[in-house]
Order: sequence, then C-alpha cells, then structure tokens
Amino acid sequence: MTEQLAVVGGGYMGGGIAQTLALAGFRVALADVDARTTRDLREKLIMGVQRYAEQGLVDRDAARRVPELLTAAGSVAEAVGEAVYVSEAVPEDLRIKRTALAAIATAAPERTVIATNTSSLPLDALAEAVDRPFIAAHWFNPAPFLPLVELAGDDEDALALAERLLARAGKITVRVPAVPGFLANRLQFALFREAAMIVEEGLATPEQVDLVVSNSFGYRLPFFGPFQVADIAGLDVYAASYATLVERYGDRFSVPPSLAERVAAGDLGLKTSGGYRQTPADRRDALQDYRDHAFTALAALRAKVSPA
Ligand SMILES: NC(=O)c1ccc[n+]([C@@H]2O[C@H](COP(=O)([O-])OP(=O)(O)OC[C@H]3O[C@@H](n4cnc5c(N)ncnc54)[C@H](O)[C@@H]3O)[C@@H](O)[C@H]2O)c1
Repeated sequence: MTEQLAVVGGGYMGGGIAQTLALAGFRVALADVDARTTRDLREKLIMGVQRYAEQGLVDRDAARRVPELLTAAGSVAEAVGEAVYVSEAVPEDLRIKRTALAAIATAAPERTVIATNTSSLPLDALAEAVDRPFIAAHWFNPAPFLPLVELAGDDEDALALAERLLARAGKITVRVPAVPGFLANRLQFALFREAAMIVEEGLATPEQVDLVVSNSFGYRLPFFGPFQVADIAGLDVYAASYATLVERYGDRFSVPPSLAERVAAGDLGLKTSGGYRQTPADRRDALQDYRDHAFTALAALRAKVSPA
C-alpha cells in the first residue's frame, strides 16, 4: 500500500502539490478551510490533471489513478490523521500559518513530518506552533512542472523522508539554509529589483528587459548556474566588468571578494582550469560541446513551443 500523505491548503500551490503527489502514486488527503471548499477544490484539481493528460503533459495512466488517490478530507484533523508527511500550503500570513500548523500538529501522529511551503516567513517563528519534526519544503509554481523543491531545517530524519518522497515524485531537492527567501528567491528578487530599477529610470520598457534576459544570459540558465557561467566567461572578465560597473552603480556592484581572490591567484575559470566549480582541464572541451548542443536543442524547442 502506498504511503498516505496530506496537503493542508489547496489553493494555487497546495493544489499543484496535491496533484503532483497523487500523480506520483501517493495517497493524498486534501484539507482546505471547510469540507465543501475542499470537495470543490478536489474536483477542480482532478479536472486539471485530466487536462494535463489530454495535452500529453503527464502520464495518462498516472492521471487515471488520481481520482482514487486524491481525497477530500472533512477537516484538517481528518486529513492528517494517518499521514506520514504533511505539506502545509495555507496563505503566507504568520497568524494563519501558526493556527493551521498547530491544528496539524495536534491531530497528526507523533512521527508525522510537517513541511511548510512558506516563501519567506522565518522557520523559527513557525516551528513554535509545532511539537515535532518540522521542515520547510518550498515548491515552485507551477508545482507539477517545476523541478526544484528547496528543503530547510535541521531534523535529519525529516529531511531524509522528504527527499525520498519528493524524489519519487520526480523532484530535485536541494538542502538550503533557513534564511529569508532561501536561495532561489534571494537570487530571483535581486534580479527583479535591478530590472525594475532599469524601467523606473526610464532606460528600457519591461518588454525590452524581458527580451534581453531571455535571449542572453537567461538562455543559459536551463543548463548552467551563475558560477558555471562565470567560469566559462572568464573570472578576469567578470572582475574587470565589476570594476567598471561599481563606478556607475555603487557598492552593490563591487567586485565580490571571492572573485577578486581567485583572479589575484591566477584562477581565471575554465581557461586556466578550476574556477568556482573546479572544472578539470580535461573536461573543458566536453563542457563546451555540451553547452553548444544544449543551446542548439533549446533553439529547436523554442521554435516548437511558441509563446502564448
Ligand atoms: N503562489 C506562489 O507562486 C508560491 C510559490 C511558492 C510558495 N508559495 C507559498 O505557498 C503558500 C500558499 O500560497 P498560495 O499562493 O497557494 O496561496 P492561495 O491563497 O492560493 O492558497 C491558500 C489556500 O489555503 C486555504 N486556507 C486558508 N486558511 C486555511 C486553514 N486554516 N486550513 C486549511 N486551508 C486554509 C485557502 O482557502 C486557500 O485555498 C504560501 O505560504 C506561499 O508563500 C507560493
């Protein structure tokens, strides 16, 4: 018998989380504010999964099993009563979250792992409402289609359970520190702030910024993170660019100390081997081949999937 999970809060994120877990073959009990709301949400989620299956976005057999696996609970207590893992996805409000977490903790078995999907609330402040293994498992929207779930917390068993369950649901988990924004939102919001400033300064329209990003460095991001990109570009090139940018934009563009140290030591990234990712010299050609193949395949994909 497959494991019993629960999702509390069946809105935008909780709904997608429930769909994903049921598509992975888990039994999922959903609870929202009351039984009727939960029943309506369940119906919508099942119809959503059917639409995904019709469009070939998810496995048809997995989708067919969702109505049996995804159930609407009459209450939070009923949803979590037999769950080994509960995903909490109620609104991003400390008071609402603490109330919901306390209700979950009161009704769930002692060893049940409770995972909050909070985007930004401090984990410590939420943990006060919970008397058991508690972690953050931060999904990305749309939950069925974005691979990453950030995991934070310090309960090793709870993290390991989440890793096992989420791997079965096809997710990539990364353990991250329990800091505001975790890793992804700190990076994403830093970029958005700069983008908004460009528009606010009247330098470009939102359309121009979006075009520039998705056709330049954004084009690399499905395959490489910022450190690999910097290693490939050349750390000396990055350091020289910061030296120019800091003159115009101030301290937020000062050369990062780790970059300055590497350049001073002659570690210029891929061209001298090493760099942040310590790519060995004999892997350089393979990495560049991978990059060129990846970008060519991405061009073909973009031609096939035309924008909405
Ligand atoms: N929207 C995103 O893109 C996104 C991405 C990552 C994380 N998150 C986080 O996920 C969480 C949920 O966000 P959302 O966008 O899905 O919100 P949402 O408003 O779409 O959904 C919240 C759901 O919780 C229900 N709810 C409220 N109080 C409840 C209670 N006491 N018990 C049970 N259900 C209750 C609401 O009726 C609603 O259906 C938030 O913590 C948010 O920060 C959101």
